[in-house]
Amino acid sequence: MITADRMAAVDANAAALGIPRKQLMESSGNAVARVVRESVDPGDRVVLVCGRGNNGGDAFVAARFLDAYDTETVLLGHPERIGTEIARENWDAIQHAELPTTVVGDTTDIADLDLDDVDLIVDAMLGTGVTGALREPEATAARVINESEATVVAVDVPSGVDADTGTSEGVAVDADHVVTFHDTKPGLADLDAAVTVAEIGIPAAAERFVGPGDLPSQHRAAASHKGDHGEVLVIGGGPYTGAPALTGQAALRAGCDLVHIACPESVARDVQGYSENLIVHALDGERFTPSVVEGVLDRAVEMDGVICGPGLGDHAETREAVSNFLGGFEGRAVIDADALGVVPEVDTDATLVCTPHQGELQAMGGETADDWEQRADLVAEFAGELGHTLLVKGPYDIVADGETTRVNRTGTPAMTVGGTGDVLAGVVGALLVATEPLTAAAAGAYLTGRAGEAAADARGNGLVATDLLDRLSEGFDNE
Ligand SMILES: NC(=O)C1=CN([C@@H]2O[C@H](COP(=O)(O)OP(=O)(O)OC[C@H]3O[C@@H](n4cnc5c(N)ncnc54)[C@H](O)[C@@H]3O)[C@@H](O)[C@H]2O)[C@@H](O)CC1
Ligand SMILES: [K+]
Repeated sequence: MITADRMAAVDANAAALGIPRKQLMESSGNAVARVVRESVDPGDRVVLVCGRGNNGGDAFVAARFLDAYDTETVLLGHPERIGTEIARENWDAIQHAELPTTVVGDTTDIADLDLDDVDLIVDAMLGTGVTGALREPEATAARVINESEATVVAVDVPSGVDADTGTSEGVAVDADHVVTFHDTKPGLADLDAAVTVAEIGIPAAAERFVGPGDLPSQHRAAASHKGDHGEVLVIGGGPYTGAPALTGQAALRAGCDLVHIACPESVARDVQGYSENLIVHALDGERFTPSVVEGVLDRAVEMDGVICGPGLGDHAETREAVSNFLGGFEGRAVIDADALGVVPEVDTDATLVCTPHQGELQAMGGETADDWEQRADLVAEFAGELGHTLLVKGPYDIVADGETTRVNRTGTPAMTVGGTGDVLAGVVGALLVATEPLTAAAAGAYLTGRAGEAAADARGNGLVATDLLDRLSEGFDNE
């Protein structure tokens, strides 16, 4: 079962793997034609009623696979208004091939469509791109289709039906058979129609490996205000100063509006000195201790998210402070470095994304394996036991929440240099503001790896963590 949003992500990931959408459309059209051939006899009359999106594009392809039938491809609306390049190319192809086509411009023409002696209608008006009730001329076309005696085969989803919910806000096509692609859609479960799920050549890798389709949209409303895109708090520093500064800057580079750093006063000036973009709050003492937790909690509840761990060190008092903090915190947090060891023992209502490397994972009580597929299974199981999302770093990063597992392949061995983990924690923290934990972790690993690859192109094995900061935006380019 796959939702429309996830399908779009998988489709983008397939394109990044070198399987362009036009190729998928060819397979989709072929699959539709196969069901048509199974349903009616050669020579029978088949009318394909097509919209101007990719759902229609699938049917333009199908028409080419139906030479043995008396076909007519009906386009609703003007060819100039075909909305996608690949649908347009397939429309042009059937024109050049001189297959029978009809363009119906308005509602009257559609009402006049003679479907009396038609044996099968392919409904390719709208698929997953539908929003709201069918507009004209599609609404009238749906009524005409529903009045016909012909067998109706719907492409992907009956037009007018929401693929995620199965509901329709107005008239919808009443299909006898639905040919849907790659995986079934939640909205098809309760329909009174046969459903065929057609493989269209999307490899499992497009689902399993993180790709550009998993990245959050970069669109922002023009009327956005400061803080709309996230305000996060980094709890870190003490024995180390650079780590929380790297994390905070990475969160900013990943799109966060405001980043606060709560760090011991002994290092506050140093941390501020790294970047004027950070808002630094000094905590009493030389390390994070239970006595300052209440104040930090008060600040944390005002934030969209927290990143806890970078540079905190592993003093017993600091561990106790982390434990107290997590015990009282109910929001979303990324947990990294020395804070990780506290997670298995703590009782918390917070939603956590833990970012251990394999050694830290084992220290938490998890298991690892050399083979990445085996490792993925072990991490998934441990995430389920823990009740939190895990991002286990390695040549293949494993992201799991116990239900879903994703694997990230971006990155380079040059990233073994210190500080890259702090960058990753910041990126995931920024994404966690607006995205679900699993997606934030997956996309964060992908983006940080891409930044590392770009930095290594320029610096080779001499790359340092700060190089990644400058490259983070490059990962958002959906190549
Ligand atoms: N990976 C994928 O997602 C694949 C998708 N494919 C096909 O692509 C389809 C999705 O294509 P698109 O995203 O182009 O979307 P659709 O073709 O479903 O619909 C987009 C068009 O519908 C119009 N529209 C939206 N709501 C409307 C309404 N209420 N009344 C009238 N018109 C309305 C839009 O203006 C746009 O022109 C899938 O359903 C499937 O058939 C396949 O080609 C293969 C792979
Ligand atoms: K359809």
